[in-house]
Amino acid sequence: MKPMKISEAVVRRLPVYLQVLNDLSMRDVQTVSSQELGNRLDLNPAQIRKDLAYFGDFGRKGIGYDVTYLIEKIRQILKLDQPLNVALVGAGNLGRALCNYNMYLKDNMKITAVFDIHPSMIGTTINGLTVLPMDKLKETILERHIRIGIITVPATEAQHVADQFVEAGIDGILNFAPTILRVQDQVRIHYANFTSQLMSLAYYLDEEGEEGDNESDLD
Ligand SMILES: NC(=O)c1ccc[n+]([C@@H]2O[C@H](COP(=O)([O-])OP(=O)(O)OC[C@H]3O[C@@H](n4cnc5c(N)ncnc54)[C@H](O)[C@@H]3O)[C@@H](O)[C@H]2O)c1
Repeated sequence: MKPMKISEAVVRRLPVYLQVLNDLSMRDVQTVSSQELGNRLDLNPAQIRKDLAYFGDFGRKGIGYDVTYLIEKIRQILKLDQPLNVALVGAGNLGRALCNYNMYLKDNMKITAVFDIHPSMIGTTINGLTVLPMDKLKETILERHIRIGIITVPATEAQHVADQFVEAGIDGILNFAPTILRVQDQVRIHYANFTSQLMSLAYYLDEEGEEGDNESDLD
């Protein structure tokens, strides 16, 4: 069956819906209304209903959505119903922190290989993962069926690492280095930028230090 095309904004909200739904499921909640989801997420219930309509017309008026069914559907759409192996390049401060966080990743996602160029890093172990040299990148990515690469090297090295990922057959890159990467269209890049998030947050601080409006970036 041809996968349905879902807008980027919806894809960005799906992991957030999943988090809330998982939380409800752990508390044995069986159904949830768009209003309740909206309250929890600070999102418009109409927006939520529109997003969830992608999965079929199964929300029942006055009852709501079946939590288990929605979890299953969202996991399928995000392809989290199958193992998602991730490689990380750059075993420095940030790279090590992410590898140490690994055990908390859920839904089949896992950093399964970590690489570095520096001789002092290669062969060391981070949270059970041995840091491999860069000349093992391609074969390891193939052997371990790795689809996503994380970049945590200095900005000046990031493009080179991205090129190596692409050459090794990676489909998606999560880049933490503060630089824009150029890759062929088939490879998707997402950026994680702590500094620019803080900078844009700073804009919303008012002069007197009064509380500002809470705005979700999920709209
Ligand atoms: N996005 C964020 O929120 C965020 C937060 C902190 C840091 N950063 C960025 O993440 C990156 C890493 O920061 P850090 O503090 O961990 O740096 P770090 O210097 O501690 O670690 C960088 C690692 O990359 C390795 N490396 C360098 N060139 C390489 C190459 N060509 N191939 C393989 N490995 C290579 C180094 O040997 C080192 O181990 C930087 O670009 C930094 O600006 C981003």
